[in-house]
Amino acid sequence: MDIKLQQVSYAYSKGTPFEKYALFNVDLTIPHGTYQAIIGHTGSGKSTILQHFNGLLKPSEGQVHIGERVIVAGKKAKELKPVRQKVGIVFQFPEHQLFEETVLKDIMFGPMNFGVSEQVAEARARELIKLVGLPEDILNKSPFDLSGGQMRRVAIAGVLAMDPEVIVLDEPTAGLDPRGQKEIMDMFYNLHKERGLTTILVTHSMEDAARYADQIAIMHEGRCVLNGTPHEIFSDSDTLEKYRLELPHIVRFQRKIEQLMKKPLSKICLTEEELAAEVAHALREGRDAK
Ligand SMILES: Nc1ncnc2c1ncn2[C@@H]1O[C@H](COP(=O)(O)OP(=O)(O)OP(=O)(O)O)[C@@H](O)[C@H]1O
Repeated sequence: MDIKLQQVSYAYSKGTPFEKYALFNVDLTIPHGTYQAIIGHTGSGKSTILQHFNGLLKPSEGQVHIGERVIVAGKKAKELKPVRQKVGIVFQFPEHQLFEETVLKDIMFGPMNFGVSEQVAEARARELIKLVGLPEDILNKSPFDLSGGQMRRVAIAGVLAMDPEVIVLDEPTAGLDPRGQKEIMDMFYNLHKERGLTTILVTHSMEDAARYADQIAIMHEGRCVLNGTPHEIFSDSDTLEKYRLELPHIVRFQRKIEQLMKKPLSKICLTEEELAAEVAHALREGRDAK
């Protein structure tokens, strides 16, 4: 299921004295199965664009294509129900939306609300609780007796229980410790790889964008100013500087090595393995030239 934004503009409080445009003519295509990161400074329009991916917001102008469906201004909420099922959003602090008496009921709530049988919903909950790294016996506990990290995982299982084709992540690891952050990000990456789940990550973290994404879009003052592979994006230092975006740690480290070696490596490296291989190659070349 491809997602395509065509000339999307969005105004909050449109037609009132408080009208405020937050998106301007955004064009963005996310092909099925892509891991797309969206980065940008505070106020650049990331949360606003995110809510267009499942019809929570409808464009003021332009069109949003979600698979076969087209969302335009004035589309009725009822028509958007199938889209909401296919596109799951993990909001920041999703644990704030837990409300059932037990973890099991909470995970089953979404799918049952969309007509999935109790038996299938329970089977999904039992599978997903393991996938998010929690023991099965936690299903009988109250979500409110869990730690913050455990609650986050339960909430994520609840979104996955809808069996979405696309998952949208809004800074999904905010407030977790570094280990928990990595575990959750790796879990989403594995889901993307193993199940071909289209994944859209909205983040401030250049590290996560560099490490996980196939494509990175840069938002700036409501416009999508660049979209490309991590190698393309992080090679374009002029654009990054123009929008005051930092390079990921690994690229900054590469720049230091290049200064010491007094020559650039042949490409931007986004993993330690890539960097080690490039440095070894450059050293070999240097030796051969002598
Ligand atoms: N409910 C609203 N009413 C009016 N203006 C809004 C509303 N929500 C956001 N905005 C404005 O729209 C613009 C884009 O906001 P948005 O929240 O999409 O940015 P963001 O990139 O997600 O920021 P952050 O990284 O801080 O979450 C900002 O200027 C913001 O003030």
